[in-house]
Amino acid sequence: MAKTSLDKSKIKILLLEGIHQSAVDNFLNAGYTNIEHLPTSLDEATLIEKIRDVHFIGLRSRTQLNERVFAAAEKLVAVGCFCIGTNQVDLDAALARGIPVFNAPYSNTRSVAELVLAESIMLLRGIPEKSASAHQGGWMKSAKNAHEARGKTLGIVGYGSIGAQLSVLAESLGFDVIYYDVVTKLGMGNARQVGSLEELLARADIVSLHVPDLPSTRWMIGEEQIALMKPGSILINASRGSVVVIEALAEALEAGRLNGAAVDVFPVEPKGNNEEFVSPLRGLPNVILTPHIGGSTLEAQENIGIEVSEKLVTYSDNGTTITSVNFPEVALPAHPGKHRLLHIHDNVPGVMSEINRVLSENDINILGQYLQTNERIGYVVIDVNKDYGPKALEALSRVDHTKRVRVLYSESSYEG
Ligand SMILES: NC(=O)C1=CN([C@@H]2O[C@H](COP(=O)(O)OP(=O)(O)OC[C@H]3O[C@@H](n4cnc5c(N)ncnc54)[C@H](O)[C@@H]3O)[C@@H](O)[C@H]2O)C=CC1
Ligand SMILES: O=C(O)C(=O)COP(=O)(O)O
Repeated sequence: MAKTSLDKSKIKILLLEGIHQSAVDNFLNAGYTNIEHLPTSLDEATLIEKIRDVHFIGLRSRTQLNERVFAAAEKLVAVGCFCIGTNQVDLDAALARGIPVFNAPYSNTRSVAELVLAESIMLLRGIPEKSASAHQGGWMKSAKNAHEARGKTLGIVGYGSIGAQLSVLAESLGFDVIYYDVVTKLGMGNARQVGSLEELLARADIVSLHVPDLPSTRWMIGEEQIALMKPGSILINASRGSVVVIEALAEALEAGRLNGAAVDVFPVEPKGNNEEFVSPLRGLPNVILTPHIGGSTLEAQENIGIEVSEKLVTYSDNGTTITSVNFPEVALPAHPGKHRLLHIHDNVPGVMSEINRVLSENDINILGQYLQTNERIGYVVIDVNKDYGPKALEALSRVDHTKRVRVLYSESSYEG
């Protein structure tokens, strides 16, 4: 075995933000025992210190993995976002270092859709205000501004995994569903796509946002867009805090232009449960404010823990990158009895021939070779007939445009 190989017990895994125990169990079952499991995110300075000797990091929506953190993460092999959104990770910085990033694209979608549906009904009935009043000893028995969901129009912005699931649940309750998406999509049930955001805003009684954080979605709902919404309508945002200009929403609610709102995500969110939540929406009637818990159900978190830890284990053991959000996707068979080499490089001509030259000069025979590229990097997995030793490995690391070389042995041990 080459000197550079690392025993699984030496592979350090850092899990932040209270990732579900199912992930820890999965890592342990796969032989990875060096796990630090923390309940919160870390501030940048602490994270930079901690990440220096970490091989795999797991996080949720709060931890910011920016260029400065990646620059310190010399040993980092892969990132697991135990959530859907990956906007908290600088994907380019990861790619530049040959680090794949994984997420859980489906496991919490149902939880978000259920919450939005429940909030829709609560807001149509003015429940937040009536409940708050009753807690203070009040009695707001009235049908004023209270409506059934049946026959109301729900407008979904972003008809992806969550939007489409919400559409099905909402129709079963009697909502008419329309949606706007930049991609043409087949509607579920009787839901109909509309041609523009403006049309959706003008027609919907409830507008619910389900777009990712992208340059094109940043502040896409501001004063101008809110002005297009029907008087007395409702806005729900459980996507990202960057999608809505929160001051414009607060003004519209204060002016009575909108009848209510439910907001789960904010431009600035507290870093932990002990920090005060500050928002212009605080104290407004018929507004449901939740602390970014759209995906926070035990069911979703358990499934996410399993899903993302499996992806990290499979990448570590096998080199498979299927479903990575930034990396060329390679699905690989197991490699019993063979030595496996992973080479990540800039996608420029000539690298493959150089790799093969090094192998041939070291009398190493190739048993299987799998190459995938994207615009920026090439990822090649090579099964070879024998242990190549530090000399060949060294030569491979020196091939021009190499970002990273890893070795997986047939017994699944590893080189970082
Ligand atoms: N509140 C919470 O706890 C949670 C929030 N989320 C957020 O919800 C977002 C959506 O999740 P999924 O439905 O799973 O994502 P998805 O990627 O399946 O769907 C997003 C949809 O938005 C569309 N889209 C993109 N740009 C658009 C634009 N400018 N205008 C209209 N449509 C546009 C896409 O074409 C796609 O159909 C996530 O990216 C995440 O930020 C996700 C889970 C939990
Ligand atoms: O899945 C997502 O994108 C979410 O926003 C949920 O984030 P969380 O894991 O609850 O911090």
